[in-house]
Amino acid sequence: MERVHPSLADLLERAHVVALPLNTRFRGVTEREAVLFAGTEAWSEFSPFLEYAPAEASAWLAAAIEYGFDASLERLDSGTVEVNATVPAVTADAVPQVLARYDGCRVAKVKVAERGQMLADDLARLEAVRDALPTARLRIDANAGWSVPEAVTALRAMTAAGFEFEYVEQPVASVTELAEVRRAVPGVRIAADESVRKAADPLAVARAGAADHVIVKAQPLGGVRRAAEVVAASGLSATVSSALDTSVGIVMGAQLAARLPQPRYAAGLATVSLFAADVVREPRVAVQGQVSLAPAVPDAALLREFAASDACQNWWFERIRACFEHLSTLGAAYSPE
Ligand SMILES: O=C(O)CCC(=O)c1ccccc1C(=O)O
Ligand SMILES: [Mg+2]
Repeated sequence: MERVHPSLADLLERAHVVALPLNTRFRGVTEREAVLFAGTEAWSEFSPFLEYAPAEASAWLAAAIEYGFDASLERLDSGTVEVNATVPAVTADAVPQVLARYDGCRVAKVKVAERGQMLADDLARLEAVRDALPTARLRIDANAGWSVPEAVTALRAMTAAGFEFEYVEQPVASVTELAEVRRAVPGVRIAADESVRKAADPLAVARAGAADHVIVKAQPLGGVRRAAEVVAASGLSATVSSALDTSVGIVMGAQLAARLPQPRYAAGLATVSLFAADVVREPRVAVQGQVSLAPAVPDAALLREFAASDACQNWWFERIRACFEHLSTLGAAYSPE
């Protein structure tokens, strides 16, 4: 089939660059920049983190092109998917107010191993989550913040404190280290996130038997189809997550989640609750623990209100250009079958 490609000029003409305030510091930032494309098929989002070079960010552009412009991609326009509450590495006393923003979530993912914090901070945060949601299932995400010995010590301490996790997301950085942690703490399921979405080969971690579970995100994996293919080829159970997306990116993720086989793991798609503003009138936050699959259509007044500065827009337009160039050099690699 023909490659589904808007021209670069078309993309830039349809692009809206926004800078949205967060209500909780996340990944070290308090403002999130994103590009929304008014695609021919759907609104789509391009929001790679600022530090990513074109080689990495271009997969995120491929995802935005697929979702916005590919008429052969199936999109459900109703229904919901279950989501998890995401608890950033806040102090324990702030946990109740963070959790209060997630309506009806029965699964909580808690960030741990934040730089500058201690194991005691993680344990206190977990206790606070358990106090607030005694029946919730728990996961933790270390974002590769531990060494192997630190991970083993922390996981043993958490187990001793009575915590059981659905899985532990990216406790350490490399595939080899994940395998070591997995061997050292049998009974604790290990999930790969960065080892899937930032790896040259997203399946290497599964092939190495270094994880029990994979985290997949539509943008970094080059789109909904490709991310679903990664899950199928991994042979592992999977959770769909996001990257602090606006409601537009969240719906793209929800479409991926809805494609995965049952039983499904609650998706990391409730993070719009961490935003103080969004591009749609009814932000896709969790409602009774679910997020809607209905198309997310930005509001023109909100796009204007939160439009990024001219300098910031120019920076993103240059970035789109660089990523578009990069995709062109890859040829058909990102085009649909
Ligand atoms: O999975 C979730 O609950 C929310 C998304 C999330 O944690 C995240 C958001 C931005 C960047 C990285 C991550 C991550 O999963 O590591
Ligand atoms: Mg993660």
